[in-house]
Amino acid sequence: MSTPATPAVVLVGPPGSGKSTVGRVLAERLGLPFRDTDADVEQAAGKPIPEIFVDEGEPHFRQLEREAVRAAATGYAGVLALGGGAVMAEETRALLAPLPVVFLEVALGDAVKRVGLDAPRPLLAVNPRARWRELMEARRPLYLEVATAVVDTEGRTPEQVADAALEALELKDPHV
Ligand SMILES: Nc1ncnc2c1ncn2[C@@H]1O[C@H](COP(=O)(O)OP(=O)(O)O)[C@@H](O)[C@H]1O
Ligand SMILES: O=C(O)C1=C[C@@H](OP(=O)(O)O)[C@@H](O)[C@H](O)C1
Ligand SMILES: [Mg+2]
Repeated sequence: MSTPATPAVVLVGPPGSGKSTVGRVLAERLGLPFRDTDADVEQAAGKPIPEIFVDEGEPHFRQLEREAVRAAATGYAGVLALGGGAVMAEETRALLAPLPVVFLEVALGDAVKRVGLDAPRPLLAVNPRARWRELMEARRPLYLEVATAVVDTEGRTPEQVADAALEALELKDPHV
């Protein structure tokens, strides 16, 4: 029996850390496909994330997110970006444990600036600075728990972040 495919790299981190953007660059660098659990959830629900939050609520979004992570973590061999809150699920953290996971770090100011210019995040719709800080306080230990490598995105372009991620993973590779 063949071993099931697992992701080559998984990106975690808070909203605005650049997971979706850097993931695409990494996939290009590695010549692998790119997948984003947020896009998988939107496809499964047939609507954008803000509408899922309004129509069915966050618990339903989290359920679809757990299913998207499970499918990708156990049957996909490319680069995978998770949504910022995916690591809150214990099942997801267990699935990530054996995988090469990069935690993208970003400071509050940069993150809020970045998401302000981007697609809406329902959890940051009101008072984004305070909300982002709260989310990060609760999640930082979980990002660290699942991380194989931590990469600071401050002052780096997405291309530079992707290179730093590759380097960090290679340094951590016991076979190199
Ligand atoms: N290293 C970076 N420097 C500057 N802007 C960035 C960087 N990484 C991502 N961005 C921008 O920040 C916004 C959010 O990035 P995104 O990849 O969606 O983050 P995440 O998926 O972690 O929430 C996008 O507009 C993206 O172009
Ligand atoms: O932090 C969160 O809980 C969320 C982050 C978003 O993804 P990004 O981290 O890619 O912005 C998206 O999954 C949803 O809006 C919820
Ligand atoms: Mg994203």
